[in-house]
Amino acid sequence: MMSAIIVVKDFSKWYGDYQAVEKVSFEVEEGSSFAFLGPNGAGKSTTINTLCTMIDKTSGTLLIDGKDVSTQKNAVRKAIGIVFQEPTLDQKMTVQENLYSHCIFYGVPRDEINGRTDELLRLMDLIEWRGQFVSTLSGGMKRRVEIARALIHYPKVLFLDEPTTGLDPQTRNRIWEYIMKLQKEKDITIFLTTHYIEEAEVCDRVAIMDNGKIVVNDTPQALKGKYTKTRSRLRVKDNRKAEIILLQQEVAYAKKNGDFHIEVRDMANFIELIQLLKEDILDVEIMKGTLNDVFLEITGKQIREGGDAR
Ligand SMILES: Nc1ncnc2c1ncn2[C@@H]1O[C@H](COP(=O)(O)OP(=O)(O)OP(=O)(O)O)[C@@H](O)[C@H]1O
Repeated sequence: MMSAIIVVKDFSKWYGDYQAVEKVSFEVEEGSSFAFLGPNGAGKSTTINTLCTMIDKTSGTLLIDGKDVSTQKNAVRKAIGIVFQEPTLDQKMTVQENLYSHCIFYGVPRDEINGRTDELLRLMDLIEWRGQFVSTLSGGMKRRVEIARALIHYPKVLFLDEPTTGLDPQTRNRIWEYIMKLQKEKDITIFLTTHYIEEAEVCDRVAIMDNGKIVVNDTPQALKGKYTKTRSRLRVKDNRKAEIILLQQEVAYAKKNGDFHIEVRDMANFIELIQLLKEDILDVEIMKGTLNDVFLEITGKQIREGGDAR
């Protein structure tokens, strides 16, 4: 049976007389990956910072692993690992020393420190670099050290706040592979914010926040089904003949650069249309809606709009 490891109910946050989060409710299933998206200023950081016990709620209930983030801060902190956008490693220490100091901070039993360090450095492909000073590592490796460090006290939930921002696409892909491996192997719950839609695409659920409220919360597939259209571009030999068939079939179309653009509402009808046109067809393209389209439809903004500092 799946159960909710994060429970947020009627959460509101005011900064003075400005309401940043308005009665937000959602749950995250244990062992799942949850992408938390929204335009700048939507209230994402406020929600994450409250869940991570760094700021206090104004009202509502926020629980992690059954513990209240306001009244059981220490228990919540033990249950979570955090990787923020801003690097927080000690550059003047080695990889291993960074993990060690985290173990001490979290009270990991001394006889378990070496075993856990080895396990996580192996998982993140960092074992040969254990004695290296962090300052000498590449951006992608530093990020992997941060992830390993965030997991050393065996948290149940890992918060990743834009974990790949600032990294090149190849490194981003690798980090993402590690995150997915982690989720599988350690059955950890991943709570992710990102400006890269392809990272949200592979999560179990996607919630989109806008103006302090959660507007949608569903699987990527369901969101695409509900908020996007499938379109097709057709190129035919005889435009006149095609136009007659499209009219007979009552299919609305637009013509652009000699191509017909239509919306595919029903696949069976579309295939029927293609069969009617088949002698004349030169090219067919089917364009599925993307999560980007969902984001744009819901928020009116591009996900990367101003979100990427570089
Ligand atoms: N300490 C604060 N005092 C006053 N207003 C704040 C404070 N922190 C955030 N806000 C405001 O609350 C709103 C939500 O901010 P928040 O940082 O949670 O948004 P966000 O979705 O994380 O945006 P971003 O993607 O830019 O980080 C914004 O309008 C912001 O200006």
